[in-house]
Amino acid sequence: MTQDALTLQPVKKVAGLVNVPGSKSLSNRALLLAALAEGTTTVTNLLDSDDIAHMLNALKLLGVKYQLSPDKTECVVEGLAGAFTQTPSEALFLGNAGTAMRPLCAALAASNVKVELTGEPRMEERPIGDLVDALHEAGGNIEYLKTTGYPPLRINGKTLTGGEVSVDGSVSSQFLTALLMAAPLCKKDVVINIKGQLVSKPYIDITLHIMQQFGVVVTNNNYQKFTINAGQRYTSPGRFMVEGDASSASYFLAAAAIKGGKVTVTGIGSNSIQGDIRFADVLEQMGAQVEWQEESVSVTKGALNGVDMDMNHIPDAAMTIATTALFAQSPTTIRNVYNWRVKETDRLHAMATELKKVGAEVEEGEDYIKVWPLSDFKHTPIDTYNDHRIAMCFSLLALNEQPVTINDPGCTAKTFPDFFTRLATICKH
Ligand SMILES: O=C(O)C1=C[C@@H](OP(=O)(O)O)[C@@H](O)[C@H](O)C1
Ligand SMILES: C=C(OP(=O)(O)O)C(=O)O
Repeated sequence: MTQDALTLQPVKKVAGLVNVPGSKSLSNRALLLAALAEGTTTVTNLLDSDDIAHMLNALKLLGVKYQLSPDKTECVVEGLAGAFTQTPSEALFLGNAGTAMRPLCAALAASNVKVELTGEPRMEERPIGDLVDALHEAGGNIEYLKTTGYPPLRINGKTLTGGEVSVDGSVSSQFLTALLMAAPLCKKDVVINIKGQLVSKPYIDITLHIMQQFGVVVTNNNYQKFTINAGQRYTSPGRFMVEGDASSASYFLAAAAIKGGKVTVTGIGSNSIQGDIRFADVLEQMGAQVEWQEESVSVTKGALNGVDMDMNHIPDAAMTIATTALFAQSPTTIRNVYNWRVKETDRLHAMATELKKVGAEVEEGEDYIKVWPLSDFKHTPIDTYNDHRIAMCFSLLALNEQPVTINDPGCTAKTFPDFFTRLATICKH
């Protein structure tokens, strides 16, 4: 259901402290591994958002017992000590959550269940064929219910046995993440060879880190070959604390870089295991001042210059650079982001379209976007394409002299339901 448009009034200054909710990537990984682990896991600082709700609903239908705190940020999960065993009474609807669809697809292929995975219309356009091909190589039995290569899927489980497989890494790192997380459920050793350029690599580090927290060792041969020896089992670490979401932090840090005073984001800092924390380095390179603490990061305004950078390592936070670029003194080129085209929407085209609407000069390439600084903003409603990040990164336009109107602001519920409320706490009008 779409919400009424939201108009943000021009902001004179930003300053203060803002805490970001838990990481989406870590929340959904932690829930899945807690479900498969031996023992009970208390997941704390869990993100409460649509993507996590889809994972939780799926786990419930698969017979996983858990208790969610009233504010939904703590979840005590009773692990199954192995693969899923309960065939759900209905299809698992996973919205548009890539971090639910891809990992569940692989884990269910290794489980003794028959299950359908469905999603929103956009999910039916988001590729999954490279993962399904790799799962078939390892013995999986997965059928496409509509279009070959895309959800919805039917999984006839328990056939995944392991062995040596290859997976194309050039469309989404989530395919490799899914294979890695399902590997300990297989009878045989699993060896995964990467074909093509592995995109969004830091998300693989998140996967390896959390698997290790749950007691599984993966041998990583230079991100080209991964080996998971058979006989390993997930074991609960007892408690698992989800760190704040680094991609969600990007909007507040960018606001400080554009407008100043000083904004401190808490819940995430120099110890973060999320690749998107490197967004702050890009701001620094553009001219902002960045201070690191172990559990927070602060940014102060600088005279911003454009940058020309490969941002494949920060695919989500890089969108925030595209709107920050409007406030710089020279053009910015964001390179090697072809996979923006297969996310919540075709993000390269959508970003270029909306940036042009506000009056910016933009060049949209096959795998890059170049954005020129803008002095004369046009107040025109921003279409958000059911993409939370478009809504959030265009909210930065309120740091100009004009108001900004965001259509369907409720789409931030995918990862950050109270984004606009938290943004307001650092804005002075
Ligand atoms: O593994 C993850 O948690 C994610 C990986 C990235 O996707 P791709 O690997 O498809 O780029 C990222 O964009 C997404 O928001 C979360
Ligand atoms: C690409 C994203 O989501 P997903 O996990 O659905 O891939 C995102 O959150 O920007």
